[in-house]
Amino acid sequence: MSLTAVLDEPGFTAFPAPAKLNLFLHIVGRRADGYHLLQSVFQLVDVHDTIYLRLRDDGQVVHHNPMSGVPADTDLTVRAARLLQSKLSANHKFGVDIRVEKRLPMGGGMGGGSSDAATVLLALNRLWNLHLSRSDLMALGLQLGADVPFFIFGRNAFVEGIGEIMTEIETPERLFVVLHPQVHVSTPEIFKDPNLTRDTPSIKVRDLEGAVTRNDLERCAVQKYPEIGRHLDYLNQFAPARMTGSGSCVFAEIASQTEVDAVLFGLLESINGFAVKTLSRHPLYEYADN
Ligand SMILES: C[C@](O)(CO)[C@H](O)COP(=O)(O)OP(=O)(O)OC[C@H]1O[C@@H](n2ccc(N)nc2=O)[C@H](O)[C@@H]1O
Ligand SMILES: Nc1ncnc2c1ncn2[C@@H]1O[C@H](COP(=O)(O)OP(=O)(O)OP(=O)(O)O)[C@@H](O)[C@H]1O
Repeated sequence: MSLTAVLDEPGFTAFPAPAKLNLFLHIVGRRADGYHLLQSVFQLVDVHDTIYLRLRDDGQVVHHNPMSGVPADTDLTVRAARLLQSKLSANHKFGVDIRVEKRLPMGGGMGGGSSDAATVLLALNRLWNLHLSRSDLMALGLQLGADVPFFIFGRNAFVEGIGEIMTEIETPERLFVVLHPQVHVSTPEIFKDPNLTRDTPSIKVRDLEGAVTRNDLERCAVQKYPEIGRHLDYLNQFAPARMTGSGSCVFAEIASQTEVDAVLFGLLESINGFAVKTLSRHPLYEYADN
């Protein structure tokens, strides 16, 4: 079915699922269960997937356009809806039809799947009249992925722990160019790399300004996927470039819209890029009770 048909189908409501950039990402330790302790600034940006939801009254969760390689039952949107159903009474009738308009690069380090899941939790919290608190939704979200709690938190944040400890921070309005190397990075593979350094000294949120930062995952990702290095080199011609999350996307702050346009206009044919602007809040911020 074409996207136009999807949008024309009655009864669906659209909910945005924005992306994030990790402005830096330090690995400061490792837990006994293998998960890594990190410190990072997570920045919401204005590119997004769109999740279309339509209520059902038969208790079923149905994904209408699963992506190739991601069976419906494993899609994070379906898993999020089913997880939320576990908070309903045993004989509930709440179900939902789901369609996903995917725009965010998968395996791109921009949190696409996590944000899709967070949007489903936020939207259904309201549509199913659950009124769960933000912190309850964040705890549920952590069961789906380390980045999900951030999107439910809904503000730019200094993030610690494995991704569940958040301190709101003010970040300036900025423009970035993001390049998307055509490689799919496996997050577990990068975290497992024996060459990964896991001992970057912790910093305090009050020392963020002026701190020297980097993405500790970048070196391993570039070693495994040289295309990421090529994209970093390309973007470094214009401004200091860095990888987001476990890759593959790389980004650089560009001073003005005119310069952004110039960078994108001049892109090599073999390089995919797009512009993003910072967001100060998640568009569905009000959907969780504080
Ligand atoms: C690197 C980041 O993208 C930063 O935003 C995230 O922390 C990764 O979040 P994510 O893609 O939602 O990852 P998850 O699905 O939770 O975890 C994938 C795998 O990455 C590793 N992992 C993830 C997060 C973390 N703090 N330590 C880890 O070691 C684990 O092997 C885990 O099995
Ligand atoms: N709705 C979804 N959207 C994208 N990926 C999904 C979804 N549901 C499940 N997945 C699986 O999750 C994997 C990671 O997807 P995602 O796009 O979130 O990666 P990412 O941007 O690298 O995330 P992060 O920044 O959190 O590491 C995909 O390769 C896919 O197998």
